[in-house]
Amino acid sequence: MPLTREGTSFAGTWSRLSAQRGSLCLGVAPSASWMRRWELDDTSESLDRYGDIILEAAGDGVAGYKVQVPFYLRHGTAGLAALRRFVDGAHERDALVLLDAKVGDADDTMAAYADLYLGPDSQLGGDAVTTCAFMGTATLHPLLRIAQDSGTAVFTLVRTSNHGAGEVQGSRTAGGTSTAEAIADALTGWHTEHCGTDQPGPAAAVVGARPPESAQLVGRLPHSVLEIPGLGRADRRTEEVLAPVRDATDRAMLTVTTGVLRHGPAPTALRAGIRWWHEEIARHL
Ligand SMILES: O=C(O)c1cc(=O)[nH]c(=O)n1[C@@H]1O[C@H](COP(=O)(O)O)[C@@H](O)[C@H]1O
Repeated sequence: MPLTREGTSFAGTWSRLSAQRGSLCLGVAPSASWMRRWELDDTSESLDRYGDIILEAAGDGVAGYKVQVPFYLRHGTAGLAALRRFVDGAHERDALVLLDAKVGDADDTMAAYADLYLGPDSQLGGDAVTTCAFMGTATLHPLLRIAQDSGTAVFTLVRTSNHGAGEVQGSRTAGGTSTAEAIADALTGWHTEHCGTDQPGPAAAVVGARPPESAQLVGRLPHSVLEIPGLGRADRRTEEVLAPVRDATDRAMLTVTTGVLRHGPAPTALRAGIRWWHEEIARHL
């Protein structure tokens, strides 16, 4: 039985699983450089081995994975098959999968992305997908509707953590609202219109801002599951990254990629890295 499906909600499943296993969401990134570091050939055949190592290390100790989709797609159809295999393996261990593909387009094309990424009937079977609202927040609606119907979620980039993100996301309208704030407000408006306001809905958000902006944006997203990147980065302290979600722990997905993968490829060392991050998060939340 897939974790997300009609009649369930991604937010509800995440809340349940993260209460049992912690809010850590493990990044999965089989890039050429990570494959080299893990002494794996950079081939589609090795993708299965890579995924198996991660699943073996995490066991049933992780509530979710955020998978960097392009690192699979670059291998073509064999990469797609390996990605589907990873998704199925995660579901067997009762973990959710956020497919980080950052899709963004309009109308039917967004629905076509859902056919590939979103929900138990899609090709890849993801529980959630990342998206970008550059073409306008209304272009998210087809994807959000499908997510609501299939019990999945759509993580829209509100404010990312990369250098230079402020160039577009921090630009302000004549009224003084930043692009990031406008996107956050649009997600909250969608929830109010389509879901009521008592439970978190499918319009989730990626918030990689720094204080004080991070807390301000989280405050504008009261009904969204929040993917928070930044843990383990040299320029950010754990306390700083987690402060904005201290009052929203049931909605927080705290993604760590490098901070865990650097312990690989030995599953025991990876497992110790995962345990360390669980403890570090618990210390600060
Ligand atoms: O979508 C993301 O997770 C993401 C959002 C963001 O604001 N910044 C950001 O770096 N990321 C992703 O996080 C990954 C790196 O994660 P760490 O190694 O944990 O820092 C990158 O591959 C990005 O795709």
